[in-house]
Amino acid sequence: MDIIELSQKSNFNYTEIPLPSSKSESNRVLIIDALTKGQNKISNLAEARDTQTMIGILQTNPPIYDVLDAGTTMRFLTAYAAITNQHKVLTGTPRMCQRPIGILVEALRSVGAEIHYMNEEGFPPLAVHGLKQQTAHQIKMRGDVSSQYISAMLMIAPLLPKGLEIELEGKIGSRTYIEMTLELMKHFGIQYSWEDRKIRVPHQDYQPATFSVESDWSGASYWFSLVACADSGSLFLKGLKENSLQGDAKIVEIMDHLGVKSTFKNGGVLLEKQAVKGLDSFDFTHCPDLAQTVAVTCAIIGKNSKFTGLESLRIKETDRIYALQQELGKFNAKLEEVEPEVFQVIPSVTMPHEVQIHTYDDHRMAMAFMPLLTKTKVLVEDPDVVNKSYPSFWKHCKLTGIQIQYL
Ligand SMILES: O=C(O)C1=C[C@@H](OP(=O)(O)O)[C@@H](O)[C@H](O)C1
Ligand SMILES: C=C(OP(=O)(O)O)C(=O)O
Repeated sequence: MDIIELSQKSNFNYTEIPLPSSKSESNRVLIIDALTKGQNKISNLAEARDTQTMIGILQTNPPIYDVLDAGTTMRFLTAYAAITNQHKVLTGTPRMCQRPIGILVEALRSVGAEIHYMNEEGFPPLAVHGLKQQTAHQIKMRGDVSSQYISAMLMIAPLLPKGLEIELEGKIGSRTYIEMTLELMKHFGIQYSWEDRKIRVPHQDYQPATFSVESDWSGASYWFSLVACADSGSLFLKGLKENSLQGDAKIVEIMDHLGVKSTFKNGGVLLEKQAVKGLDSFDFTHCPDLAQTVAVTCAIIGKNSKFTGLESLRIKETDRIYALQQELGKFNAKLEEVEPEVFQVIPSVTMPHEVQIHTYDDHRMAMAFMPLLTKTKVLVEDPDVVNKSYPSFWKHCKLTGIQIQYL
């Protein structure tokens, strides 16, 4: 297994970080583009493996769609294969085959798709046999497991002859991602309504449009964390907009409490240090991908904070709650469940001379723990894990003067 050593560094001179493009935006516009038969002008697609996998599958249309470990790619392509009436097998890594997909399969079946589980009920691999006739136009979907099922249904909804009305049941998680889907659909000419718990999308055609994918706010979060944890420094993150389609832009507000001042200018955002105001609790219901970044930041800078809205973390690339607990423990910090689904980050009091981070096949574990190098020497196992969303992450670390050595 590859391991890299990140040398300790706590002062950073002004550096510009190019940032990768958003994989969430990219994977949505790729599906919309495929549904409109490629008449759009799309630029700045993500270098992320999740997006490159989507591009490869859409271009070559193989009989087996192997999505590797990409959640959006799996969920969006399942709906795509159904609406385009194709016979396809959808599969992925062993972990992907442990990530539930039953809510989406049920929704697709209820509108008329034929889908079979090839192994365990409720999980990939799937055999999709298309959707010949629409059998329902009003469906109910749980909102508390993954918003990706809802996004997948929404993107194919305009192509259904009777349109679609989805009634969301239970707690709605990752709502900002559903909003991103609808905003992008609107950009490509789709009209919809969302009142209370009902989203209605009439039958209609997508309209060709031009779209440039914004930089990735989830990837930006690690640089906010680096500034928060450093003794001094400033970074300029390129290609970010104040009014983003991405819910993870919430990192601006979160990091304002944790000692990072953000100034939007010249097509990006300047990060500088400011006094830590602190905040007693953070809710990650609508920005789950920020939880690891913020937990590690609080543990390093000594902020004892409550975290809620972490439920969906258990079914992502790994069980992220378990993974965080193990790795925070290596530098004497904790993520303790103090009541059901309420967690407390208890910061580190003594820092070892070196910490080796296991990354659990999860890109965000590698990236979230990078800022620990402001306090000690950090070894990162399987550094290429970052390729899922941010292949140039370590190259960008080097831009800031961080020294990286392969062991
Ligand atoms: O729709 C999307 O692009 C995503 C939705 C979120 O997943 P859940 O809806 O499963 O929380 C998020 O964690 C994931 O990284 C990307
Ligand atoms: C959870 C993630 O992605 P996905 O669910 O698309 O695999 C992520 O990128 O953190």
